[in-house]
Amino acid sequence: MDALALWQHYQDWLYYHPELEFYVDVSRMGLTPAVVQRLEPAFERAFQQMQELEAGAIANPDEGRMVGHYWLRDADLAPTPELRAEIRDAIAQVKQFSQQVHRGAIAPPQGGRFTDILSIGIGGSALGPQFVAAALAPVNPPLNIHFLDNTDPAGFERLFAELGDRLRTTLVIVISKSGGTPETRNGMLETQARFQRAGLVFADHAVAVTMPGSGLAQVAESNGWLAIFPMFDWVGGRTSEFSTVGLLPAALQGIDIDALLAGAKLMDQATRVPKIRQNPAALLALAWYHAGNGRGEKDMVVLPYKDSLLLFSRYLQQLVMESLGKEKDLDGNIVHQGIAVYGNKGTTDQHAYVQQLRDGLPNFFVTFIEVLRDGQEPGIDVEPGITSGDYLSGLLLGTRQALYEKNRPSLTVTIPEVTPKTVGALIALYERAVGLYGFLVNINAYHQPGVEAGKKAAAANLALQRQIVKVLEQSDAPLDLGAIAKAVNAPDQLERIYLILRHLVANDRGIEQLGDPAQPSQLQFRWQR
Ligand SMILES: O=P(O)(O)OC[C@H]1O[C@](O)(CO)[C@@H](O)[C@@H]1O
Repeated sequence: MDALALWQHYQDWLYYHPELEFYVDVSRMGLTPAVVQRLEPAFERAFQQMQELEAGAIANPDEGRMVGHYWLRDADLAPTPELRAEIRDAIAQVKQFSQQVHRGAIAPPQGGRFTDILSIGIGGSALGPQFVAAALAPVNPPLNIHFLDNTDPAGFERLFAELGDRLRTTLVIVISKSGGTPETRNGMLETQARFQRAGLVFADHAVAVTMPGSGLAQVAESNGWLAIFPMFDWVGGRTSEFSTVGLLPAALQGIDIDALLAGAKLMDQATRVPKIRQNPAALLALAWYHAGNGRGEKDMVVLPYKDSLLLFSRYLQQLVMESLGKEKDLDGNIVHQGIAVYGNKGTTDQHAYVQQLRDGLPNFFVTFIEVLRDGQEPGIDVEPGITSGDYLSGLLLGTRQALYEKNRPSLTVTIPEVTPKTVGALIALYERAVGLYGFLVNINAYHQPGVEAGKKAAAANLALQRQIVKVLEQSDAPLDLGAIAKAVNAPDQLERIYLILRHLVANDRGIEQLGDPAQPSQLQFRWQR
């Protein structure tokens, strides 16, 4: 296409939302009216299914659950008066609690005000709050947020060293929908232990965000924590940013949660329009489908050209991959669906892997996230008539063009500024696009059966570890791997046993290793008495 034809094509495909000043440009995705026509029946079904989902259908059949994240930003849409009240009450509780913390009415028992938040959670109970904090927290927030989203002892040590004395004025939010995620439980126990060591009462600093009745809710209740915020059965972890999971940390940091919700609500209205070319989420789903032949054959590389949006790609990784990465479709056929997502930020990534994007494997499409407003201050000229912001914009346009010249598809989402409203809209846009795509390829986008396999295997390894330690404790002589394997009734599990032992040895857990580490099968292990 020559430049003028391309300009016309750009305008033909451009989506613009006037109130949000939000653009979606899919003109570089190789779409044609014929593609739209071919997929129209599938989209009609998807729009219908989405309508049913929003009306309260059991859209997550395996788990027998409704999928209600759209109600969180427009409670009027929830199917029953009880649900509507629950949503409004939860938002009111978040606001009231945050205001009390800001005023000092809820304060650390030793005096002063809470200065820091320690948010403990993983996956959907961390990624949204992390993204929103990085994107929107003011430079001097009323409370500084920190995250524990792993069970890594070195990570715990580092964070508590950073907090130092401020542990006294730290408010701990333990976030877990299920209330039973081991990594989060570990983070909570490690934190509790640090409080104890510092002579502080953990319960006076702790709040829980979880489903009523969960294990975490019981711990919080029985120990008299400061507060418990409800998480709902009908909100999935990866779509929980607008529930108490995301709203509580945001409100505590002074982020305008009403604006966040309003942006999402406006985007929801726009993405309910049952016409592909007038619906920005449908346009995204269409572009993804077309790029990857409806089979995820192309990866989604997400490049926000704005430092504060760095975590958007990580946030989308869970939203897209946990939702769409499925072995079976809704009819039980093996389909191995999914779209791989990665990316950090532009222009930085241009000095890292964009080389491969332009010249290497053509197995991706790029999503540029463009922010029109450069910053709050007028920029200086870094060259005559050119600011740093002009560079950022120029590099985005240049990369888009360079990719197009090499037949590498890209789409561009443009927002005017990074504000609570536009971030709310961005999240809502992708939630809907993922939902529509899920319907297009006929999968359940709201469960995550694959995650369970790793969890089960981990639990089995920990049980095996206990057995290994017992065997060594009871043996006077050093044992080789074969003898240990026999004693724990796992004669063929030599590799697993070896790997478990290697970790224990490295951590001074009372086990000594004898022999040459380069020859694992010759090693012997003994309990250090
Ligand atoms: O909020 P929870 O229940 O602790 O779950 C955390 C995360 O774990 C997962 O279930 C995956 O194991 C995610 O879907 C979820 O966001």
